[in-house]
Amino acid sequence: MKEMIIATKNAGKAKEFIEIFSPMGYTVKTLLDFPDAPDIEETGATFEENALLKAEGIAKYFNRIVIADDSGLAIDALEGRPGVYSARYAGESKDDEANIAKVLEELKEVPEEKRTAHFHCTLALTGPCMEPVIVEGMCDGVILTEKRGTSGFGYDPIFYVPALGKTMAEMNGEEKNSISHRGNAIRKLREWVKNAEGVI
Ligand SMILES: O=P(O)(O)OP(=O)(O)OP(=O)(O)OC[C@H]1O[C@@H](n2cnc3c(O)ncnc32)[C@H](O)[C@@H]1O
Ligand SMILES: [Mg+2]
Repeated sequence: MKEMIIATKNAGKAKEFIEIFSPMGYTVKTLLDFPDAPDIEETGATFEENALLKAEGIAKYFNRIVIADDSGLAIDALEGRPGVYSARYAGESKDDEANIAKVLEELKEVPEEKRTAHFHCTLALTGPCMEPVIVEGMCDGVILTEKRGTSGFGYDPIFYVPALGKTMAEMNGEEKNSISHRGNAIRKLREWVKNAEGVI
């Protein structure tokens, strides 16, 4: 059996990794399956630094190859915020509703044409005796003035993707993965994973 460990405690991300890697024959495990795994502090200033911190810390713990995901929402009118602080934008409790409320409040006076944003995802794959592999994915969208849809996680209900005419929370898993920052990044890593079959 091929098993892949994703160094995340986020159930929303976990679902998306499973949707993409299961059809390739991988059993996907996350840190939700390993409650004793260490908490890695995300002290980096960039998505890449944080993805590497998580991947290296967890790879060391398991002594095997793992993948970590650091991602976030960058809003143009807020000079790229919440960015690397997306998970904890409204406080340490990592509350999706509170994060959305804070963003909507900050954008209250911003007209539709200036509400452009993108989601960013950096993935780091590393393990014992190897140089890390880093890939990135992006997805462009517009921040709505209120929530729409109930799927997904995080900022999905206010992130409208013009290409599909839906918010990310109105998409099913397949639709979101086909255009999302995470889907785009995983597709880049997928080629690497295919070539490394047997190593992972
Ligand atoms: O660090 P791990 O354990 O992976 O889980 P996390 O939720 O803390 O993940 P990050 O540190 O990478 O923070 C990413 C935040 O950005 C937001 N985000 C990332 N990808 C998203 C997506 O696909 N849809 C909606 N929001 C997303 C959401 O608020 C996440 O909590
Ligand atoms: Mg985190």
